[in-house]
Amino acid sequence: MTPGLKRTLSWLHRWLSLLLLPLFALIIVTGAILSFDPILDDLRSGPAAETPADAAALVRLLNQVDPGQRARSVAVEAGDVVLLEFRQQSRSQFMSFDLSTGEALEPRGEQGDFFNTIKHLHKDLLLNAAIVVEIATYLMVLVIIVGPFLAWPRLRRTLMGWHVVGGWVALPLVLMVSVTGILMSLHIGTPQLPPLYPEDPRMGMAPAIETAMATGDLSGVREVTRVKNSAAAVRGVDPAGEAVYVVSRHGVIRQDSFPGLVKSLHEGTWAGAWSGLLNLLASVLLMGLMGTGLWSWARRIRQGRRRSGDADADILVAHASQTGTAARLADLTRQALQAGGARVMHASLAGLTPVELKGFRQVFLIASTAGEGQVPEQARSFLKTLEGADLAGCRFSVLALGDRGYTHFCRGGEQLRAALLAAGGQETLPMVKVDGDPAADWRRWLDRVAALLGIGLGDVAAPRGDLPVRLTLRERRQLNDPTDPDTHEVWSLRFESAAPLAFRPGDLLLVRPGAGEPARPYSIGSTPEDDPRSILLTVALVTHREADGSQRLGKASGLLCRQLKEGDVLEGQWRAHPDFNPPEDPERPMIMLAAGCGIAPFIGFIAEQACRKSRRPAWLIFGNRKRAGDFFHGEQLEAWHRDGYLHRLDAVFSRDPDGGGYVQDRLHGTADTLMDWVLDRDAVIYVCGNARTLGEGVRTALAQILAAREGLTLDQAARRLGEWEAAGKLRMDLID
Ligand SMILES: Cc1cc2nc3c(=O)[nH]c(=O)nc-3n(C[C@H](O)[C@H](O)[C@H](O)COP(=O)(O)O)c2cc1C
Repeated sequence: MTPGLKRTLSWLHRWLSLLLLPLFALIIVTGAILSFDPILDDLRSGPAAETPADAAALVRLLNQVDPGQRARSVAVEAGDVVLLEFRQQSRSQFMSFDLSTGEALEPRGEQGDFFNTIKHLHKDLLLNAAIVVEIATYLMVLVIIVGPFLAWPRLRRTLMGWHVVGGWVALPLVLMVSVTGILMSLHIGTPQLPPLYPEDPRMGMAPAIETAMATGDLSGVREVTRVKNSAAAVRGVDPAGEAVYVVSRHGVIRQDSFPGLVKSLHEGTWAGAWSGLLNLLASVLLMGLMGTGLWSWARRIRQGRRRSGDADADILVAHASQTGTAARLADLTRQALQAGGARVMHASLAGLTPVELKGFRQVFLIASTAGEGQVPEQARSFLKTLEGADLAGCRFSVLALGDRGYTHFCRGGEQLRAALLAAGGQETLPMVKVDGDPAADWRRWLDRVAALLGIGLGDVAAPRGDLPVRLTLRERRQLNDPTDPDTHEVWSLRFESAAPLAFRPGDLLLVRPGAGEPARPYSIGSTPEDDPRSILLTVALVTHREADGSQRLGKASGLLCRQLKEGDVLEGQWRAHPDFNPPEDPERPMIMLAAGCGIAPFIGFIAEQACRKSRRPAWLIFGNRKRAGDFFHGEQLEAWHRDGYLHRLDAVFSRDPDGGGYVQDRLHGTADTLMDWVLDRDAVIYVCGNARTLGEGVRTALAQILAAREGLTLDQAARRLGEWEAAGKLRMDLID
């Protein structure tokens, strides 16, 4: 099936079910109630007679016990018992008689008008709107038929897994009840009737039998039912065998069997209580399918919509952050403005489209700079969509975070500001550029923001800055095979802190190689739950080739990997990075995607699992070049996997024959399981590694997989990824 067709089918399946949900639910629930009718009927009736009753004797009995010919149906049961149904107003009464003596037996109870009302609700919504039910049934059949084209049934213990398998298993049954419903509305497969006129009087049971005896030599009768008031169907035997006579005042039609299969299939009357139960099961399955479908749809929408603040906000504080500082300041800004009485929303640029900005009276943007003067990774697609956007009338101002140690000071904020101006945005406060620790500049900027909005600020919480830490190098171990020139030089460093630290795995250690040099962040791969003084880093040695061909080492990585000796002291800073810590919810599954030294934070994530003896589902896909040369922390990872702290471990190596290629290849290879984790189990995806290779590769692969699974275009899927990023469901810590 082409992706386009699948997308259309998926769209139809989802939106038809959602739009018509109340109508579908009404039809299905009333159908479920009606399926009790044949079940109760079966309980009320005795066993059917083996041999039919003598027709003449039955006529005599009927004339005797029902001289007014009011009975609506007659059934012959074993032991010469005859069951008659009388209808008074809308209540049915059941009475039984002995055929040979004419004696009245135990009455069989009553049935109120409940089923009748439900039947009308089911057929025409009690509004004579049969056509609405008819159209809804067509669309329901369409939704049911489309379902199996969207996914193969595979046993998965997830909501969507049940929905898909349930849909396949239930298919014959639910098609039976819905298609027969349509056939009935089209009068296909329903009994052929002799001529009838509306003014004809009611057809009595005894005259109907007598007519059948006279025209066809009917000798035995099994049952008689009134059809459309002025006709009756008499089932019994004549010299040619089993027969049904449909009798009206204007003619008789003889049939070998009652062609009411469609009706009896729909009503579940073809095998008494059992067929009624089957119909009930079909209704329950349909309700289950609607429930699971609706629930998982709602959950997916929720997953993408986590923004904090007021729903009716007219002020937006947006952030573009690489290591979390801008995100934290933006949240503090929201809190401060809300405390001042403003209605404020805080969101990441990753989950916003340019047009959304126009919906706010004021937009405040806090943006950092990453790489060599770039906007943070999470804001790149926003920046791209700003080209050509029309933001006329959008009022904004920018707080740019940066570090003068870099060549392109605050270039990220500058780029966003320029693009907003080019799109027609109107700057309401001049951009403020921050060098290093932003706390003081942010506080001053906040005062200007409050003045612009005309609100007063109460106590404003001070942002938590980076904390100085004094570390002693205790151990340094090379992780790659130094004899293999195909591998990058990567080291594992264990530091001991002078004081215990309450960090989390995934937090950052900022290392400043010299005065006036910008600090470089390294992910912390240990957990204080193991040892609150121990800080583990995984560091790749960066090398630059100079114009003259000589090699220069990266300053910070050179310091860590080469210059520092065991026992040396390093003065660093610890930066909390809550966006890249393990999920708060201890049950929430996590998927970790790492290439090369991107494994750094995840060593700490899994160590935390092991310390807590947590069985939270955790899945690591690690990619590098050669298993023998650069499977960093391989033995440790395999041990954790064996012990169950790492639920699944996939290691792929691009330069090994049959090594599995790259991380993104493995994503494609396990697309179904991946989407089960992400969509149905609400797993968080963490990505750590190089921005250009791993970051872009994973982003593309996820968009393709999501598009195929959900029937989206690639653009829509990319936007969904943006929403996930904004909601903290997709978290990227990438190095340019
Ligand atoms: C890898 C890296 C690259 C950076 N590149 C620049 C840069 O080119 N220009 C600049 O002014 N600041 C640069 N910075 C500094 C950050 O913009 C600054 O530390 C900011 O406060 C970080 O905010 P964030 O945590 O929200 O990303 C860089 C920081 C890092 C870690």
